[in-house]
Amino acid sequence: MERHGNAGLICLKRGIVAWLTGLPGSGKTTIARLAAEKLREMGYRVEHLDGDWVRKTINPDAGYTREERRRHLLRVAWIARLLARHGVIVLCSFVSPYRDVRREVREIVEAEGVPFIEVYVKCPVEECIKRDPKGLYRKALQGLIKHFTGVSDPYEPPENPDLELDTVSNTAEENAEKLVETILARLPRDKPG
Ligand SMILES: Nc1ncnc2c1ncn2[C@@H]1O[C@H](COP(=O)(O)OS(=O)(=O)O)[C@@H](OP(=O)(O)O)[C@H]1O
Ligand SMILES: Nc1ncnc2c1ncn2[C@@H]1O[C@H](COP(=O)(O)OP(=O)(O)O)[C@@H](O)[C@H]1O
Repeated sequence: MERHGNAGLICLKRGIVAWLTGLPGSGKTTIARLAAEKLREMGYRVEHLDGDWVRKTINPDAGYTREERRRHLLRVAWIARLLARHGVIVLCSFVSPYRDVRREVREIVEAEGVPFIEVYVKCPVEECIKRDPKGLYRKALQGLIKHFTGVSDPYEPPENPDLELDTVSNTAEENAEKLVETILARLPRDKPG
């Protein structure tokens, strides 16, 4: 790890990808934002790629069928891989409901020698429906949104996540802290030259 004098910026040779998966409203975006803030304050270079943002900018044509989600997420995996290859800590928050697609995402990232942490943001669908931060569950339950994860489309929870964050028992702040700790513990250590 090299530290450059300017503003205490930490320049890693290689970054890491932390991939947050969970139901809509489970808390992925909130936790990733908090963790990104903490890491930036520590001097790391951080990028947060979030479903809503990527769907507005890079993938405006992405839909919600299984294949459309897959294509969208594999593109994100490649972007995350490129960023992490240049020392950026990349936080990705996507519903990413299918196990096999998450496996493909991991393979893309790890093929570059970049560590990948699968983070399951765990929250029962009943609680997500209560939270309903964007009012989408209400619409989905009225039958107004097709393929809505948790209502009319499946969510396959990770069987063996690297980290599980329960957003009912723990606050967003506590979970962000756990995520930061896990990321720091998994950062590649540069071999002494
Ligand atoms: N049909 C359907 N299913 C799931 N989610 C839907 C859908 N339609 C819109 N939304 C909103 O879009 C966000 C999901 O985008 P993602 O890119 O994370 O989804 S995916 O990974 O491609 O499955 C997701 O955002 P989050 O709530 O932040 O997860 C939803 O608010
Ligand atoms: N422990 C918690 N962790 C994260 N979010 C929480 C928690 N408790 C309540 N919330 C609320 O739940 C909502 C989660 O929304 P968001 O972070 O956008 O989820 P997602 O990105 O998974 O859709 C926010 O309104 C947030 O304030």
